[in-house]
Amino acid sequence: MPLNIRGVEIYPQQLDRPAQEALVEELRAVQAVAPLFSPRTRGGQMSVRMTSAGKYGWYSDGRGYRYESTHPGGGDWPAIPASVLALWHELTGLDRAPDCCLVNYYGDTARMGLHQDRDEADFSWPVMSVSLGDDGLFRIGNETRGGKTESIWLASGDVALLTGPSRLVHHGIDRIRPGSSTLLAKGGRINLTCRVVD
Ligand SMILES: O=C(O)CCC(=O)C(=O)O
Ligand SMILES: [Fe+2]
Repeated sequence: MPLNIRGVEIYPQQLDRPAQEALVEELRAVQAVAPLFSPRTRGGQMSVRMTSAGKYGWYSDGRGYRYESTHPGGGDWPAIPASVLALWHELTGLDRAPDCCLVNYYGDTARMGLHQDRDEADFSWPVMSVSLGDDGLFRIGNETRGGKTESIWLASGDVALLTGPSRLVHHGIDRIRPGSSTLLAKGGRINLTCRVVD
């Protein structure tokens, strides 16, 4: 049974250490094809670096947020790792695969402000988020801006599902806890976010 925090389903330690290590290897292959980049937003440079796998990649620049079918350096996005697809089908119970697996990399001082995931066409599909590496302080708010929030430390191997009424809740990462995990040789935190886009 997952934890339920403001409708977000949290599966603590869904991936054991060997599964996390195998996934990090798969992500190394993704980054070799599609290197991390630092997106710009209207508010400035993001502190999180990112890339994507799948049919689309999430992208942002001075023109706003959107999905793109190619990497900013040119070329298709690599395929979503098989283990991530298997986890998606297992936890969501869906036959439909996600169109995008966003790969977020948080260095020691990176954060992500409160936001909704709403660049997709149909919000009835869930969003699946996988944490790897250092702990991240995940803040969960409401569908509307403002109001009460609750925070939970997400550890390496934890998976969160934004599903049903929690699909559009505001959420963000206030900070990570540098040095809290030995999974990533260079430290930091990786978060994978899988979404159906079309
Ligand atoms: O890093 C996280 O756990 C959340 C990432 C996120 O919310 C996003 O990429 O939209
Ligand atoms: Fe998000």
